[in-house]
Amino acid sequence: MDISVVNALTYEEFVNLFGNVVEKCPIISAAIWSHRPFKDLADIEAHIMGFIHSLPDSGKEGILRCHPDLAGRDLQSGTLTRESREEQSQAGMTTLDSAEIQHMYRLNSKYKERFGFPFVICARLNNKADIVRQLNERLKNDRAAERERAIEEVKKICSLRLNNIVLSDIQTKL
Ligand SMILES: NC(=O)NC1NC(=O)NC1=O
Repeated sequence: MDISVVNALTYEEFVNLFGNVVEKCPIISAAIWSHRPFKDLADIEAHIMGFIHSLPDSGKEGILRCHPDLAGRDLQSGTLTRESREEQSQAGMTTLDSAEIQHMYRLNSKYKERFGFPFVICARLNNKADIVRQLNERLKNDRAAERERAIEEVKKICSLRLNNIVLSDIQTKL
């Protein structure tokens, strides 16, 4: 990708292209657009991470709350974003049997009850067994540690989505 192409985008085009690198949080790409010109993709990523880090705890938790549950209602009803659907599919969440869906539902509910935000993990970097194991493990954290842990996962998801855009989407969307 030529970064000059990205730097020449209007904010509408920029938000259209990068708006979902953090799930359902286009405000982040809308905010960082004003930092153009970007040096490269890593620079865009650094601005996104900087924005997230500048948020108060309530803002970070708000970002987490924009994420759909793994194997949750949005997946079952076909209302996931394209990115999330691909990620959940890669982690095996789209081929669970009904007992496994129930198990995920119970774990997700327990997690949300404890922390007040949904369990978030980079699905592309974890398989079904990893996800269940980490959900059980992370339930033992305190809220502050878990908030930071979950934001680390958001960053991984964001980084992979950014790379994906550069590799495949930029040609078709521009
Ligand atoms: N809850 C949760 O982790 N959701 C997600 N993870 C991921 O990689 N994509 C998602 O939508």
